[in-house]
Amino acid sequence: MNTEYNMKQIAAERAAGYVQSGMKVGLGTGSTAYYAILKIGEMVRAGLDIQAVATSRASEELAVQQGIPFTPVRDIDRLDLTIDGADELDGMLRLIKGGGGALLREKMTAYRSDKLIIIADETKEVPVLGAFPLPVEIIPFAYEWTVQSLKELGCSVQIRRDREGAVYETDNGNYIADCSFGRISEPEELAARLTGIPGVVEHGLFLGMADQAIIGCRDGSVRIIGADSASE
Ligand SMILES: O=C(CO)[C@H](O)[C@H](O)COP(=O)(O)O
Repeated sequence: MNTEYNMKQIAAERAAGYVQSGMKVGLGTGSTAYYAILKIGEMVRAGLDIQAVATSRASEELAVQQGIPFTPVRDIDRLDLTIDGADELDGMLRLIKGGGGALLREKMTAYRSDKLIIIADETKEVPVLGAFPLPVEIIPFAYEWTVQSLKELGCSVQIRRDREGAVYETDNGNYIADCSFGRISEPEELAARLTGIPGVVEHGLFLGMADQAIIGCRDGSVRIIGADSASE
């Protein structure tokens, strides 16, 4: 049995337990959010009554397949809860997201949510952010200039490519610049500098957004960081 698979599923299913009838729910993207969508789908089929929006086309397709009632974003003002994964998180619930390329829709969804629960396996927890290259969504026009501006912040940059080697395009028609900083000791300062670069649409630093993280551990337990902190 694949241990990592279990860690993700354990965290995701625990988070799905926070979803209640009447809620408006944001569905995250990635291999951990996948398990949350499956579980929520099972709950819907058993009578749970929710409205959902998704953070990517892939998650929307999965949610529809699972029978989760889908609502156009224009018809929803605020969400009660979003459940999403992360590529890295530190003890202050600061995150790197965007490994799946959905960071813009994920951040917009998180921003309009009363509560953001992050689900992850314990390998994602780090003392200092930055070992995972920071995804930055940039517009295609003159992207070489934007890449140069990013390099001037002290990182190396790779424009993300798909499996066929073509430049990867996000659901929004933009590119992803994966920025390797090694260590991000001042994420707030870096976030401000990234936001200041014309051509940057959004970056994958999620600071002050997550309310809680549910971490699936190798031994089958979950650890909760943030509100309702408890280990079991
Ligand atoms: O930010 C994301 C997608 O843009 C994902 O939440 C992040 O990449 C984690 O994915 P996974 O659960 O597959 O490890």
